[in-house]
Amino acid sequence: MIDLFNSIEDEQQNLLPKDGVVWYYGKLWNQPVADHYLDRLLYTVEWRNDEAVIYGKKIITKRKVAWYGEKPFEYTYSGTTKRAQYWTKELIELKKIVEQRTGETYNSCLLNLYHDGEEGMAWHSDAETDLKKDGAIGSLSFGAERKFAFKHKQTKEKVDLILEHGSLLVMKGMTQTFWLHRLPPTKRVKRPRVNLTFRTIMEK
Ligand SMILES: O=C(O)CCC(=O)C(=O)O
Ligand SMILES: [Fe+2]
Repeated sequence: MIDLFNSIEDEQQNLLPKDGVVWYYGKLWNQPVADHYLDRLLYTVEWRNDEAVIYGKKIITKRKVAWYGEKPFEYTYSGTTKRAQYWTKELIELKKIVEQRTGETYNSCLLNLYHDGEEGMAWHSDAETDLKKDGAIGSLSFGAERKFAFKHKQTKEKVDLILEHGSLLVMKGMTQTFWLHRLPPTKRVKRPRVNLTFRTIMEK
């Protein structure tokens, strides 16, 4: 029987075969609008180099990061603690759009600026204790198209896709428990990319 009442959710196809839910919504904006957001984000966000402690050694990443939220949340990952800045005008606007499209709410956003394809992010899952367990993560991408990959922690199954300019992806359910994800580096990409991951931080 044809389901005349199928919701947006029914039309979304889960990219993961099991143990989590990842939906790719594709581009939310046309090129001029997406270009505008990219410019505004590059210009208005307080970008700084990220610090991480790897095997007890402090390293400074080439990739730049920023962290915003509705309160000055403290967030610890990779051995360093950061405090969120209050939302900018653009981030409030984008948060509302992501909330509407994904049907979830978020109270903070981690932003990454990859200057070119040689900057990426290694395999990880976003399951720090400060984050709401199995909370949805809404991910907006602007700028250079990049490959994004998932790997199942036990079976090592892989799934990958291309994140387009002005596109939205959501990771939810058990995704962070069972799957790793990464942004592989590539020599082919010469242009910058900005990624925003909207998240829910649990208050202490
Ligand atoms: O740049 C991306 O698309 C992913 C970033 C990411 O995984 C993270 O910030 O945790
Ligand atoms: Fe992540």
